[in-house]
Amino acid sequence: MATAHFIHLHAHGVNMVPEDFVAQQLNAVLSDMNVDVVKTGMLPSLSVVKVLCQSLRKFPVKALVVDPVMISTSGDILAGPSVLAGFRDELLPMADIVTPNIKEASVLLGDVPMKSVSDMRTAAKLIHDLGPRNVLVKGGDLPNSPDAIDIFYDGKEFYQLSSPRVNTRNTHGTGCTLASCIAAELAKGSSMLSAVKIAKRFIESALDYSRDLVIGNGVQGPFDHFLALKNTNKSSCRQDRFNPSDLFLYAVTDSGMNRKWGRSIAEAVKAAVEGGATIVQLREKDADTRDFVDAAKVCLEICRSYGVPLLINDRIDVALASDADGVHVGQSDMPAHVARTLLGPEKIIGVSCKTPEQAHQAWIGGADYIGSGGVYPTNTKANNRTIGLDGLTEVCKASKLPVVAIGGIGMSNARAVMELGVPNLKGVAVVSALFDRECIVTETRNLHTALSEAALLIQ
Ligand SMILES: Cc1ncc(COP(=O)(O)OP(=O)(O)O)c(N)n1
Ligand SMILES: Cc1ncsc1CCOP(=O)(O)O
Ligand SMILES: [Mg+2]
Repeated sequence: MATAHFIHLHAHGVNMVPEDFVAQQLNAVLSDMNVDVVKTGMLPSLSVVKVLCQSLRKFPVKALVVDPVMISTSGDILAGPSVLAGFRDELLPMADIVTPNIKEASVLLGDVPMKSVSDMRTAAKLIHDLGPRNVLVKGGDLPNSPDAIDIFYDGKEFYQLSSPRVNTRNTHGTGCTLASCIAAELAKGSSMLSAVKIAKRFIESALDYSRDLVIGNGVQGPFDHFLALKNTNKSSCRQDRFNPSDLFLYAVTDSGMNRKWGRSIAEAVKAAVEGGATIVQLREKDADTRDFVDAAKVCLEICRSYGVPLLINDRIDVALASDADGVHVGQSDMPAHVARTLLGPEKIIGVSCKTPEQAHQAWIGGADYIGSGGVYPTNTKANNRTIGLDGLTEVCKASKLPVVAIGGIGMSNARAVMELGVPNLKGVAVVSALFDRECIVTETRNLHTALSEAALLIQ
C-alpha cells in the first residue's frame, strides 16, 4: 500500500480560480449540508474574499476559522494589499478566530515590528479590535526564542501557550494544519481555548514524530499528519501516551518506608504492579541522584513489562535521564509548562492542586492530570493541608483534566472516595497503605478489588 503524505509544495506558479466558480462551489456545499465550521486558507483576490463573505452571510455557520495566509513560513508573499483590505474590512469581523503568524500579524497591522512576546500580545489586542472574536498570534518564527510561544486572546484574557521548539526542517504546512485542527475540534464541540490547545499539542507531536522524515529536496520538508495511525516503537512517541484510566490505582513509593521494611525500590515497585497498581510514581525524597537514576531505569523495565507507566516525583532531570514516562510536580516544584518544554509532548505530567484555580493553571500549563489532596490527614507528607472530600469535589468539578485523589487513602476509605462519583475523578493515589505494609502485593490487590467494586456502583 502506498504511504499517503499530505504534501505542501512551494509555490512555483498560481492559477486563479474565477470568483463566480468559487461562489458556485460554496453554494453547492453550503446549501447541501449543515456545515458547522468553515476554515479559510489562502484567498488569492479581493473578489474571492467578497464572494466568501457573501456566501457566509447567506449560509451562516457556527464558527469561522480564518487562517490569514499572506506570507508562508518559507517567506513567500501570498496575498497583496487589496486582499489585506478585504481581510480587515470584511472577513475578520465575521471570524470566530484568526490565526496569523508574526509576519501576518505585522502586515495586518500595517507593518508594525514584531520582535517579542510583548509585541505579540499588543498585536493580538489590536487585531481583536478589527473584529474577530478570538485571536491566536503564532510565535513559531519569533527569533531567539527557545520555545514556540503563541498568544491566544479572547477579548478578555491573554493566554501564553508554549511548547518546545522541535528542531526539524519538516515544518511545511504547520500553519494550515493548526487552523484545520482548531476547526475540527470546534466542530466536535470543543470550546475555543480547548480547540487551540489540542491543535497546538497535535502540531507539537506531529513535528516531533516527523522530525527525521526525508521527503523532497526543499529547504523545508512536509510533516506527517498520520502519526496516530502509525505503529511506532519510537519511545518519544508512544501510541497511548496517557490514558486517564491509568490513574485508577496509583502507587507512590517512599524511600523511608522501603528502608523500614528492608526492600529495594525495585522490589517495592514490582510487588505493587503485580498486585494491580495501574501507574507508579517514584517519590524518593532522599535518594542520591545517581542511585535514583539507576533505580528508575530498573523500575522502568519492570513497569514496561506490565504496561504500567512510571513517573518520577519532582525530578525532571531523573525522568529525562531514565526515559521515564513522565513526572509529578507540586505547586512549589518546576511549573508544568516548563516541565512540558523540557520533557516534550509525549511525556506524562501530573500537577498537585488543592483549588480550582490551580487546576485551571495546570491545564493551561499543558499537564495531563491532577493529583488532588490531602483528602484525609496523612503522616506521609508533613504540613500538608487537608482539603477533605468537599475540596476534592470542588477541584474535580472545575477541572478539565482527569483527577486522582491522594492523602490518607487506604482500605478504610478508598470506597468512599470512589463512590463520590464526581466528574473527572479517575482513581486514588496511595503511599503508606501499600508501602508501609508487610505484603505490598496483597495490599495492592485488596485495594484494587475495593476500588473496582466502588467503580461498579457508580456506573
Ligand atoms: C499523584 C500525586 N498527587 C500529589 C502529589 C504531591 O506532590 P507535591 O505537592 O509536589 O508533594 P511531594 O509529593 O513532592 O512531597 C504527588 N506526589 N502525587
Ligand atoms: C504526597 C502527598 N501529597 C498529598 S498527600 C500526600 C501523601 C500521601 O501519602 P499517604 O497515602 O501515605 O497518606
Ligand atoms: Mg513535589
